[in-house]
Amino acid sequence: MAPASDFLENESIESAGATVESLANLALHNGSCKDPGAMVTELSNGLPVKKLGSCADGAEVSSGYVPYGITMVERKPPCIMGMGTANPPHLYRMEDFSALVKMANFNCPPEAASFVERICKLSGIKQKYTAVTANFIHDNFPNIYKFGEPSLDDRFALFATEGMRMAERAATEALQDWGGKRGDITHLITYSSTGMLSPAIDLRLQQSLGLASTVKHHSVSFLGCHAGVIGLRTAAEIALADARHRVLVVCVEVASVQAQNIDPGLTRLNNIVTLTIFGDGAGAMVVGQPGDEVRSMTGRPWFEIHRCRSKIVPESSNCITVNLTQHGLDANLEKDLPKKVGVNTGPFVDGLLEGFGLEYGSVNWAAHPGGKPILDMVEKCCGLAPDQLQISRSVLENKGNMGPASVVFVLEEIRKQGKNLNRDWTIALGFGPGISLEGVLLRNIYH
Ligand SMILES: CC(C)(COP(=O)(O)OP(=O)(O)OC[C@H]1O[C@@H](n2cnc3c(N)ncnc32)[C@H](O)[C@@H]1OP(=O)(O)O)[C@@H](O)C(=O)NCCC(=O)NCCSC(=O)/C=C/c1ccc(O)cc1
Repeated sequence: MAPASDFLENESIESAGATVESLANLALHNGSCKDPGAMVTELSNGLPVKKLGSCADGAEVSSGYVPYGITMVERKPPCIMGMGTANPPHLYRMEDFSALVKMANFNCPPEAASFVERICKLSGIKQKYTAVTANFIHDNFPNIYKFGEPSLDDRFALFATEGMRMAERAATEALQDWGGKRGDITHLITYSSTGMLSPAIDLRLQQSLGLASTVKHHSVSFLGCHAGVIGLRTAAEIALADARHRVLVVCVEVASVQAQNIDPGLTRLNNIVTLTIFGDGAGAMVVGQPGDEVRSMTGRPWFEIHRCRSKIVPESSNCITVNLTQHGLDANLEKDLPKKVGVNTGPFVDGLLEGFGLEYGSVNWAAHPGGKPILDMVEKCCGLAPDQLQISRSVLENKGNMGPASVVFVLEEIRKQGKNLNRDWTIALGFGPGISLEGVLLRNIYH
C-alpha cells in the first residue's frame, strides 16, 4: 500500500471548535493514523477524552473536545483540478524559421547563417509558435533586431499585449476545465521571464477574468523555466492551508519579443541557441482540495499532489544566467548544462519517490522540455526506456521550450493519453537557474 501523502502525515490544528472525534475519523479514513494516542494528548490538552475506535494497527483512537483556539482542518491532498494551455497564432516550421532568422539578421555572415541552420536541425524542434513574426518586428520595431540597440520598452510593450492575450486564454480554459465559480478563486499567481509589467499580469488578469477583487495575488518575474513546477508546489502549499482555497497559477512566455541578434564579431552565437529553442506559450492550472464544484470530463480532478521537492545543485550558478539589459534579455546557457541536469536528476527523483514503493519505470515522466540534449541526458543518466520521455519530446518537437508553461502542456498530454500510459503516478520535473531542480509527485486520478 502506498504510504500516506507527505501532505497528510502531519495533521494541522488551526482555529477553534472541532472535536478530536473528527480528527480520529479523518485519521482512520485516510490511513494516516499511526500514533493516535500522541495526537489526542497533543489535542486534548488535559481535557477528558473517550475511546472512539481502533486503527488498523490496533492503537486506540480517542475523542474529546478540542480546547478553544484549536480546530482541526480536514485535509485532502491538494489536486490539479483544471488545466488550460494557449499558443499564439504564428506557426513556424524550423526550416522556415532558420530562413527567417537569416532574413532578420540581414547582415548575417555566412558562418553565422550555417550555424543557424545547424542549430535548427539539432534542436529536436520541428515547429513552434510565435506571437509576433520576424517581418512584423523588422517593419515595426527595427531596434529589436539591431544588436545592442536599446529596445527594452518595445519588447515589454509587445509582451503586454501578446502575453496578456495568451495568459487570458490559458487561464479561461483552466477555469472552464475546473468548473467552479470564478469568484471562488482565492489566490492568483502569475509567472513570466520574458516580460515585466506594472500593473502586472496578476492585476490585469484579475480584471479581465472577472476574479474577485479580494483575490490574493502575486506576480513573479524572471524565475526561469522551472516556475511552472514551483507554481504547482506553491499552489499545493496554499491549498493545504485551507480547504476553501482555490489557486489559479498562470505561466506565460513570449520569447519571440526577446529575440537577440548576433553581434558583428560573432561572439554571441549563443543568441542563436536561445532564439531557436524558445517558443511562445501559456499554461494555467487550478489547484485546491477538491470540493463539489469539480466538473471536469470525468467529474474528478486530474492529479493529486503528494510530494514536492526542491534541490539547488552546488557549484552550478553560472549554468543558466539571464541579464536584463537595455536591449532586452541577455541569456547564457552553458554547454555543460544538459550533463549537469542529467547526472543530478536521478538522485533527485529518488528522493521524490522514496517511501512510495515507486520506481522510474512505474511513473510517467513530465520532464521540462528544456532542450533535446537535456532530455537525452536525463534519459541516459536515469537509464529510462526511450518511450518514457516521449511526451516531453513531442512538446519540445511541436512547440519548442515554452519555459514554465511547458510542464502544463506535458501534463495535459499525459492526461489525454492517460489510459494508454497505464501508470498510476506522474512526476513533474522543472529545471531552472541555480541549477534548481523542482519536482512534484502526482497520483493520476484522471481515469
Ligand atoms: C541545439 C543545441 C544548441 C545543439 O545541439 P547538440 O546536440 O548539443 O549539438 P552539438 O554538441 O553538435 O553542438 C552544435 C553546436 O552548438 C554549440 N552549442 C551547444 N550548446 C550551446 C550553448 N548552450 N550555447 C552556445 N552554443 C552551443 C556547440 O558548441 C556546437 O558548436 P560548434 O562547435 O560550432 O559546432 C543544443 O545543445 C541545445 O538545445 N542546447 C540548449 C539546451 C538548454 O540549455 N536548454 C535550456 C534549459 S534551462 C531553461 O529552459 C531555462 C531558461 C530560462 C529562461 C528565462 C530565465 O529568466 C531563466 C531561465
